Amino acid sequence: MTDLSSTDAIRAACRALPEGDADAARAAAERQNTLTKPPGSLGRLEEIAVFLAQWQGRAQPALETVDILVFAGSHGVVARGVSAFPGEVTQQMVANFAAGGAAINQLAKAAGARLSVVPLEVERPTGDFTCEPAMSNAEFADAVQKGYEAVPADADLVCLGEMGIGNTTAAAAVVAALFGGGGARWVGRGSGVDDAGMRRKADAVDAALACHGSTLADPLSALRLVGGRELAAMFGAALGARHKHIPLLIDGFVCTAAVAPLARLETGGLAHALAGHVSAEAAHGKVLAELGLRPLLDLGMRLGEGSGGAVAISILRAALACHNGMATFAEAGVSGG
Ligand SMILES: O=C(O)c1ccc[n+]([C@@H]2O[C@H](COP(=O)([O-])O)[C@@H](O)[C@H]2O)c1
Ligand SMILES: Cc1cc2nc[nH]c2cc1C
Repeated sequence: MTDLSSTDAIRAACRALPEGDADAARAAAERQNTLTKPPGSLGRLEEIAVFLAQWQGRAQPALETVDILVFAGSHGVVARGVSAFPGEVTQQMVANFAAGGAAINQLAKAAGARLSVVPLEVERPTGDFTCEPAMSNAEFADAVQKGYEAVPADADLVCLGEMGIGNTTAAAAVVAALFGGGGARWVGRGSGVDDAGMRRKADAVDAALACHGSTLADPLSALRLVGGRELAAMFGAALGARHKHIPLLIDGFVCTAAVAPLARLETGGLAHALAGHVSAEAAHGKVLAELGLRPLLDLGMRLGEGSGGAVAISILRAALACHNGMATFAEAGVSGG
C-alpha cells in the first residue's frame, strides 16, 4: 500500500511516478503504419491508440473496463456569494447521481462506462479559504488517499469528474497560485453567476492570495489551502492512476485545476493524461495551454460531473476500434503498404 497519510508521504509518492511503456508505444505506432490507410490519415485517433498502448503497457490496448469517478465536496467560500446555486445542491446532486437522474448517469451509460460517486464529507464544508486554510494537513491527506484508493486496479481507463457548488472559485484560486495572475484572470461564470457574482469571485481569489501569501508557492500546499476535498481526491486519483499504470481522462476546468499540481511538482506528471474537452469556463483553455494539453472536444459544455470526459470516451473507443480491428495491407492484399 502506498503511504499517503501525510503531505510528506504524498510528496514522496509524487516523486516515484512510473513511466509508460515505450516498447508498447513503438509497437503500436508500427502497427498503425501497417493498417490499410495512408500513414497518419487517422490523425489524433492514431495518437490516442499509441498513447493508450504506452500507458496500458500493451501494443493492442483495450477499453473493456472504463471507470468514471465523480468526487463531491462542499466549500466554505460559498458563504461569500460566489455561486448561482446554494451549497445544499451538492448533497442533493449526490442523491440524484445515486438515483440515476443526472447527466453523467446517461453519459456513462452511453459511453459504456462504470460510474462511481465518492462523496467527501459533503455535510461539512471546507474552511473559507479567503481567510483560513480550506483543509488541515490531515483532512487533505485523507481526501488524497480516498481519491487514490477509488481507482480500481483493473481499470483500462479512468475518467475523473466532480460536483461541488463553489468549486470553480476554489479551482480559480488553485490555478492563480500555480500560474500567477490575479482573480480576474481565472474566474468565470461557473454554474451561472452574474457580473456582480464574478466580481465577488475575483475578490475571493485575491483575498485568498493575500491571506496565504508565499505558502501558495508550493503546489501541494496551494491545493490544500485554497482547493477543496473533491479537488484533493481528484489529485489523489490522478496519482493513483499513474501508480496503477492506468491512462487518465480529465474533464473540465475544476478537474484540470485539481490535477495541475502533479505537473507542477514533477515534469511529465500528467503524461498519462488526456484532456477530454475544453469547457466553456473561460480559464480552462488557459490552464490546458499552461499544461501543454490539447483537448479532444470543444462542445461548449460547462457542467462538470466528468461529463466532457465521458463524451470523449467514445473518441477513444473509435481510435481502438480502428487500431485493433482494421486489416493490414498484407492481410487485405492492398498494394502500397
Ligand atoms: O469544470 C468545469 O469546467 C465547470 C464549469 C462550470 C461549472 N462546473 C460545475 O458547477 C459547479 C461549480 O459551479 P459554481 O458556480 O458553484 O462554482 C460544480 O459542481 C462543477 O461541477 C464545472
Ligand atoms: C443542478 C446542478 C448540477 C451540477 N452538476 C455539476 N455541477 C452542477 C451544478 C448544478 C447547479
